[in-house]
This record gives sequence, C-alpha cells and structure tokens, in this order.
Amino acid sequence: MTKEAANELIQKVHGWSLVNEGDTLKLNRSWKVKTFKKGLEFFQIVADIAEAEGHHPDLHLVGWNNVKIEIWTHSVGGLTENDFILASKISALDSHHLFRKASK
Ligand SMILES: C[C@H](O)[C@H](O)[C@H]1CNC2=NC(N)=NC(=O)C2=N1
Repeated sequence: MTKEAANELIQKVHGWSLVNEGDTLKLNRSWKVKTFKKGLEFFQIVADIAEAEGHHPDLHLVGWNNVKIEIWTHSVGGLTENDFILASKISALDSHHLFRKASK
C-alpha cells in the first residue's frame, strides 16, 4: 500500500508507529518487559497469534528487557492490510502483567 494509505490506517492501531527502513514501510512498536523470561512469554503469545493469522512479525528482545516488534509483508516489500490486522491483535492482548508500567 502507499504511504498515504498507511498514514490513514496507522491511526487505528494504538501505540504503533510507521517507519521507513531502507525504503520499506514497516509497523513498529516497543515495550519494556519486567524480566527477560516475560519477554519470551510475550513472544510465545504473539507467536500463537501469528500462526493463527499465517502472518509473522519480526521479534526483537535486546538488552534483556527491550522488546520491539516490526511487522511488514516480505512478499511485497512493504505494508498490506494483514500487517495492520496483526498489529491490532497484538495490541488487544491482555499482557500488561508482562510489561513495566512506564512502557504501557
Ligand atoms: C506461505 C506463507 O503464507 C508466506 O510465506 C507468509 C508467511 N508469513 C508472512 N508474514 C509476513 N509478515 N510477511 C510475509 O510475507 C509472510 N508470508
């Protein structure tokens, strides 16, 4: 989709940002987790959604408690509606117990 279309849809997925990485549009969101293992727990829940959707995010767990998820569609080298659907399903998770308070 175009940058214009993405700019419209991004407003509907709370907490996510639109980034342009090497000319590829991606969705991006970060959290701070309480512990390293809670980060992995979060990834497991996200993995279950990804498998159910047949759409898979890039998962990063860096510096023990910084989780970043990027979503884009590799096959088109940019964003599709599926990326926004996956992002909103991740945001709808009840996973507050895994995160540090400040990072929401
Ligand atoms: C065959 C299979 O459905 C495809 O390879 C899917 C799997 N999950 C995917 N996930 C994402 N994010 N982008 C893709 O292009 C993609 N392709």
